[in-house]
Amino acid sequence: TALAPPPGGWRAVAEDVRAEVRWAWRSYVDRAFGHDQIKPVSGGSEEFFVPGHPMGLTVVEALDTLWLMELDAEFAEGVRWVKSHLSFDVDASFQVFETNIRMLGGLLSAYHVSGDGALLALARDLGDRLLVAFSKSPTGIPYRYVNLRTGAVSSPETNLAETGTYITEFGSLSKWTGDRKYYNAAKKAFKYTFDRRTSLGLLPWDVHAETGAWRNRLATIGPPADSYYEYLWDGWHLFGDRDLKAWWDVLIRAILRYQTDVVSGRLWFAQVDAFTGQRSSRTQSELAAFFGGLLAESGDIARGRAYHDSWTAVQDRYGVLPEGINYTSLRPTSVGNQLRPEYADGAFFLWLATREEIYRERAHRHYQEMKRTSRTNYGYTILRDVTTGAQGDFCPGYWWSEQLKYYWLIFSDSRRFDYTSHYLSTEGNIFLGARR
Ligand SMILES: O=C1NC[C@H](CO)[C@@H](O)[C@@H]1O
Ligand SMILES: [Ca+2]
Repeated sequence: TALAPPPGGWRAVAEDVRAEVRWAWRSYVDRAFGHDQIKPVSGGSEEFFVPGHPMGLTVVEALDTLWLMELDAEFAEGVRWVKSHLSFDVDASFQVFETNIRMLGGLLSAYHVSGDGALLALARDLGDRLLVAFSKSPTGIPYRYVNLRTGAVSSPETNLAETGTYITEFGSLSKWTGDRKYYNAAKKAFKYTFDRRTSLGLLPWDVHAETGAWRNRLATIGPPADSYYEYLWDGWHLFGDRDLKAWWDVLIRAILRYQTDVVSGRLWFAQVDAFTGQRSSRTQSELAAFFGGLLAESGDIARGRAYHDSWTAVQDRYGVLPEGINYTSLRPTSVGNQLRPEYADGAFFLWLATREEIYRERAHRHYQEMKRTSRTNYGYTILRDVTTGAQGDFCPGYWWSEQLKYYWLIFSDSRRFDYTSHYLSTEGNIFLGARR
């Protein structure tokens, strides 16, 4: 059901988003400043990486969003906190994937929008501590965890997304520091798994960092593989690396050939056995909804459009997408929603590729439904059940970095964003296209 542009036009929607962000940021500063996450119903706070050891996750995730929205006082407040409180010299094991896309990406995007060298220095310090997970691995595939102070690594049992979602953060760090070691480590990890693709050109999603052996047989475009494919295209787009483009071409061709699944006229991507191509399930994670935007970015607008249409049928039915569905019935396989951004992510990139109003209308519906169901005392909270509206008491860091930014950029025609030449990471962090 298409929504007509609202009375005040799209800019009015953008102003509404900015007012919501200013209010939610104020609540966070007043009640949880420096903690990783606010608990938006109770007004409490909690940590994401290390229990009892705040890393200011929400501050770091929000910085480039605040800047793009011209909330300059709030941006300065966040940068001041980072410069006076944030240290990575912590004797605890951090998940390499999450620390990279959230903290390294957040610092790099804050540096990109401000030019503040102290933020690049912090990013480089973190990059050096994360690099140990790659350099200590016999295959170059990173361990899942690294102790940021001691360099101790752990959990070689890992997956595609956590071995292949580094090239744009590490590559930007290499570009801005002049040291190629970060880019090279991220690319080496990519090449190792690509070289072990099956005869069908598909990738199982679980891998062992020390032996390099596959630990399962199934291929998916959803988690825990999703951003591996995203970053192959992104690395080509951002750095012009022809190897990454060649690897993307091989893998996307196999995905389209073996995982495409049209049910009741709707396009989905099945999980299949990577060695035989046999379909294993007709379920789909909401996190896969970004893929329509990625297909459009890579030039396949028709399939990107069709895949986002499929997810729109789900949004039309539930208002807020459930975490997972069975796509033969569209019934939920998981009824919550962790304030997920992927549908808005896909709508934003399809709008950038087509400039068709329908994608603004879809993003607007996503925003309206989020306000209707997730707004609470001190910000926005997750849903335990999209069919009843039952809320949790949790606000994930990516909420500050993703859908708020996508809403702002799709509705505001922001003067601080280059709409023709840009790059946003899988966490929504901007590494190209900020206009100071
Ligand atoms: O790539 C990602 N996956 C999970 C989160 C959003 O659902 C977020 O951290 C990021 O978009
Ligand atoms: Ca993502």
